[in-house]
Amino acid sequence: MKQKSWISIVFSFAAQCRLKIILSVLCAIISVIAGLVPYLSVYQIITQFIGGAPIMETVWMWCWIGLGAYALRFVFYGISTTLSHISAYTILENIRLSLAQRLMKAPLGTVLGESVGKLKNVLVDRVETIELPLAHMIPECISNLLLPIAVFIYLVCVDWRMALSMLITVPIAFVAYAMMMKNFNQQYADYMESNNYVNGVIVEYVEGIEVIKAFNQSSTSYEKFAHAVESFKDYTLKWYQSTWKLMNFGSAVLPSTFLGTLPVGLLLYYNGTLTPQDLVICLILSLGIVGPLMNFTTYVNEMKTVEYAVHDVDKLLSVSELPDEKTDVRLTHYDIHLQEVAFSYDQTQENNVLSHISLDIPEGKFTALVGPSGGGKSTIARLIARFWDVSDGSITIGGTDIRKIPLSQLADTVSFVTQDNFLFNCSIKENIRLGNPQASDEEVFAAAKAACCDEFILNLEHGYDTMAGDAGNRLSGGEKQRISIARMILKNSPIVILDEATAFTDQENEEKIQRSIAALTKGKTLLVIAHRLSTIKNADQIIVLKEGEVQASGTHQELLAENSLYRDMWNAHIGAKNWSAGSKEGR
Ligand SMILES: Nc1ncnc2c1ncn2[C@@H]1O[C@H](COP(=O)(O)OP(=O)(O)OP(=O)(O)O)[C@@H](O)[C@H]1O
Repeated sequence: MKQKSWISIVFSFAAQCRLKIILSVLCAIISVIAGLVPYLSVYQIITQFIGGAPIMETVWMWCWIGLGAYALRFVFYGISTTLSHISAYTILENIRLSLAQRLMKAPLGTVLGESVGKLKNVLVDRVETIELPLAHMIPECISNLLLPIAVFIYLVCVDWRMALSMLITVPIAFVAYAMMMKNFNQQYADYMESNNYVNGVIVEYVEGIEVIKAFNQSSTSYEKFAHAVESFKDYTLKWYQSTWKLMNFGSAVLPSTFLGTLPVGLLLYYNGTLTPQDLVICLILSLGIVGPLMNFTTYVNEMKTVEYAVHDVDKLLSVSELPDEKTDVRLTHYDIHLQEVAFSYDQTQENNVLSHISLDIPEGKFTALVGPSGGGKSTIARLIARFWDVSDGSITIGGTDIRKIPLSQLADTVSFVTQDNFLFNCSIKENIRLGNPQASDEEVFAAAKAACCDEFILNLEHGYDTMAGDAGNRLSGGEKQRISIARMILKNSPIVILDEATAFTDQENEEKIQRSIAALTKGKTLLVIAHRLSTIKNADQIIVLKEGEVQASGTHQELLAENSLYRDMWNAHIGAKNWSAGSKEGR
């Protein structure tokens, strides 16, 4: 598929500010024209003096016209850049909103699969790099390009030979720049790759600092860090060294318009074919375009920065969406049924992590999923919550395929608590209230009590009003899990999935939470994934999963009698529990 041009991508976000962009460009053009008027004034004043009998009123008039136009140039330039900055920020806002919306509509698994560093890099840093060049490119690029063109046209009107002589340096500089830019695209791509690599290593170094210290890997990790930074420096220096001669040559030659206009002008003057005032104005104007020409060349690099950033944004915006339904369906039952479900994370059949899974999770009953690590338990839970769609087969809730249930309705229907418990940086009370934004304070406190977190929250400095960010570092994994369970209790949805939701909780609290959960989920469809088999032995149904296939199902007693895998897992669990109790007693 042909890649969209970055300009068309940027302008697709500029719908609301098209008028501002047009006005910004118009103001830039007026500013350029106003910028030429002082040259015209100088020309008229020189003409007056060279003529021998200057009329002072005319001289003053041109002085005022020149000054007025000079002031106008800055006023219109100011309006133009203000409008272009507003437009650039509007474009940035639209890009960020579209990215956030796309992330909400993309399969959750795909979003979670991206590294936080990469997402932050695109949403914050890459988008930010677009603003400054965009805000300046719209008016300045146009005026810096238009000014030399306007000067050229003006000079053609004054004397076409002088106009051509002004351009004498352009082909020489062009050849130098063309040689320098020969491999620019590839070199810029390599530069970005090298830049991304060094960013990745830095983020990894900072994020992994705990592990680095714990495993005494500081020197090895530091070496990797230092190597990445050094190789980035080497790469940029090498690139710079390969281009600086041509770049400096081009930058020295391009603005030297005098090289053409001075000898040609003097020659024409001595030949008597150029008046002295025309000579002066041609020399002044040819100097006047030096700055804009130089500015224009710097935009080539900035345009590349924007191009790369825009394509990074576009890549994230092209992540496929989960198909969503618009109208809520009427669900009268909440039993879950998996029919011949197959799933692969990379969409290839040979890497299926689940194959031919058919199982019933009855409404109002407690079902547990157990089995060796990597067997696919969490994958099943995530598929029921529709983090991804199944590769084959179907999942139904109350007889309705979950792909036919709008994602927001599914989110209301299913409470999913995992061991990764994210707390937002608001008060603990508000973190719990996320489960049900309409809940009263009393309901929040009751949910916290049921999840056994009331006691430790009250011990925090500001109790329920403690900011989770401040408390986050002081809360243990188990405490954070209990806050998530309080959220789930408050949400009160008909289907509850707990994926190792109490894994970090100590035994005493776990038993209390289990009792609460059992009481609060009475009549709900409850699916629990747990390694501590003692927590699920009272389940109405236990499903044993191994290597993506259902091995057996039944009650605890039935499985103990009939399934050797479950029996072995149970014996190992009891052994570990006794060992742990014994070692505690022995202390
Ligand atoms: N995001 C992912 N991308 C690719 N493969 C994955 C992903 N998540 C899990 N897997 C793979 O899918 C398989 C099943 O993983 P899953 O987490 O469902 O197992 P599990 O039974 O829940 O394991 P555990 O008890 O250790 O949590 C494993 O081989 C795992 O490596």
